[in-house]
Amino acid sequence: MGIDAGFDMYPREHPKLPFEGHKFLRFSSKVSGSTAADTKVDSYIDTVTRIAQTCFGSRIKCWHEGADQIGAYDWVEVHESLMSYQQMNLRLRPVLPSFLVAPILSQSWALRLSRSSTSSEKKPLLTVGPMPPDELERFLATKLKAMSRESQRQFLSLHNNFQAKNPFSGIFKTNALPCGSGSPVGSVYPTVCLINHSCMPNAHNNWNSAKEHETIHAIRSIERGAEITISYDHGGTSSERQAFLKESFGFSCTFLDQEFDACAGALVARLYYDAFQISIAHGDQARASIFADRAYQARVICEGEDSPETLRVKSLALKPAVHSSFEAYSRKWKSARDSVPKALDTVDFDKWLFRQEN
Ligand SMILES: C[S@@+](CC[C@H](N)C(=O)[O-])C[C@H]1O[C@@H](n2cnc3c(N)ncnc32)[C@H](O)[C@@H]1O
Repeated sequence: MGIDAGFDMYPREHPKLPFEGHKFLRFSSKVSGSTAADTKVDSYIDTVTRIAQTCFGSRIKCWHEGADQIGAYDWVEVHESLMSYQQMNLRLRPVLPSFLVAPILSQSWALRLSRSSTSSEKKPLLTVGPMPPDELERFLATKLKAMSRESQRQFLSLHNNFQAKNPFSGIFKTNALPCGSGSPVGSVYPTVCLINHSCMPNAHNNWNSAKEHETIHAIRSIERGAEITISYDHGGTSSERQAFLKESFGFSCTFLDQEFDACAGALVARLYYDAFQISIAHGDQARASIFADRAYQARVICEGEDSPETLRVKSLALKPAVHSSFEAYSRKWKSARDSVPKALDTVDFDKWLFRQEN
């Protein structure tokens, strides 16, 4: 047994305390008993109380059971408040319209489709530019403080691979997606950040620079209830991808370890765009317009009709000669855009397209 002493923070709202500060109700300890005598906890409580009084003035209510003083709260309230901190660590299952959030491993969620939908887009919870690691934690704490309770809850319920000492930076590093390929600026989203990686994904994520948010597009049909997956890596062989995932995200992919197949829409778009660039650099507008159109078709699936990159490739299909590389290497394949052969079957058309005529 033993008696307790300490102080309560009263009333509950403490404007100077950081995030979730309203849950901090009581600082206390047993001040009698053998352990208390050994640790001299009394004087420790005195010191912390003086510091708290300097910062919070009359909000500090001291109490000491030995002097028949009781605090501003009863122990039930104090324990309930403590539990609500602990529940944060237990990661509440997020509730998101159109989606089921299902457990995959202990403390790990997956996003499943609950209603028919071909795309999803969400504004970021927060966006952070490049900064030294020691500044990141403070910066995130300030940002979180300014956010609504609901947004704070959404951020704190995201996965954290770096549990140790910097909780906010850990969540950020586990979840942030770059705002554009290779961008040092990253954003965190309540929905998109629940999507797991697969080496054979059924959806594709893309930063839409015009709308300034991430989009998710299904790249093949996803049945209701099925998990939505994207690829966190940028291709390469299976072992290269696994090494990248381990290094950057701290896990080995537990999904199908199959090589990309025809579903890899983003790679197809890139491939056709490369072919466009080669054609246009040698003045071949006819083939360039076909390659740009195919890159456009693949981008629509991965990024949507309104993605700036989709729109750019679409306009290049109509006017390939406006590209800055037009005839940059040679004019040896020079052709007009309207010289695309019309009466060929698919096999012969592809032979023409890939210059396999002979
Ligand atoms: C952005 S979160 C994805 C959602 C996460 N599962 C959750 O519970 O919130 C990224 C983390 O999920 C886990 N994860 C994602 N894809 C995975 C996979 N294919 N295999 C194992 N763990 C995966 C990893 O811990 C990874 O760092």
